[in-house]
Amino acid sequence: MTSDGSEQVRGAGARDPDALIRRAGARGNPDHDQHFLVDDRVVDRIPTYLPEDADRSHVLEIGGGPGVLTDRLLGVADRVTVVEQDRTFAEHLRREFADEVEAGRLTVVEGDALEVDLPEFTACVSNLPYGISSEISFRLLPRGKPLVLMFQKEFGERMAAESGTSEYGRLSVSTQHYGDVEVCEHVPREAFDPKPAVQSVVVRITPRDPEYEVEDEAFFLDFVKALFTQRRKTIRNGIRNTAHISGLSDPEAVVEAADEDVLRKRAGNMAPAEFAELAELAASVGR
Ligand SMILES: C[S@@+](CC[C@H](N)C(=O)[O-])C[C@H]1O[C@@H](n2cnc3c(N)ncnc32)[C@H](O)[C@@H]1O
Repeated sequence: MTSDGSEQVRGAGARDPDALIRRAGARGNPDHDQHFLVDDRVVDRIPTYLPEDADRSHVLEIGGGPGVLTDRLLGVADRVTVVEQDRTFAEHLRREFADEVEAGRLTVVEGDALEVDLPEFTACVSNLPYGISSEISFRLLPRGKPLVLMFQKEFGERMAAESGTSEYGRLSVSTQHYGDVEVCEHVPREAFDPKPAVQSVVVRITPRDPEYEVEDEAFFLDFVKALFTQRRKTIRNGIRNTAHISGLSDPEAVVEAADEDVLRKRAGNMAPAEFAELAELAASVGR
């Protein structure tokens, strides 16, 4: 194994991306979120971004396509489940990896990843269909498992952003509620075929408990969502203007009870722990 682990992932028999696309017998259709990885070096690196101590006994992949990442995941995991919506590619995956399917090491689930029952996976590694980035992420995050996911660049950077930056927003707070978020790699458009219109990033989310406690997680997330709809307003006005989103019945009571320093801030400068403290107060005096 090399120092970055990539040789170990690649192994001697790693399948060639172009050959996989040829054998699948279909090209990617951008209208169906089908941009396939064709740069071996990127594909080889993706599984190495899993945290070192991640349990690799059952890795989930969303959107297998021709199977280039599936192939690498079978090299590092005991078992892989791949969810693929497109029948042509689901059938290709079963054919291409018939031995692994037969051995019970690969399960191909044909269906919409937002609809099918997801298995009890131990980690998820995927080059996601970008059209479902947000919805699938918030299906995966509450499972509390390590995630290594490819996103559109802006989306991944917003997930990882810290308070006080222009990318910081609701997506940052709600993702970081579940884990530590890091951008591992920027991936150019040329790494895919067909080339997407946008650049991409690989993001790692390592699950952990937040550094704060919230009694009602759903209220906390709604409260954050509400305040970011008014990100240019002060928190004071944000609380007053968004009771229909946060569900507060008495926003004025929250404004009266909260610290003046907090009320003067704007959502973009509130750290997740500050949101949590304010949400706890709001839940106790304003609901
Ligand atoms: C960006 S491609 C990635 C393919 C392959 N993993 C790769 O890296 O080359 C996304 C794949 O997700 C599939 N897909 C799109 N929407 C889906 C959905 N809602 N559920 C499951 N798979 C989906 C597409 O058919 C496509 O194969």
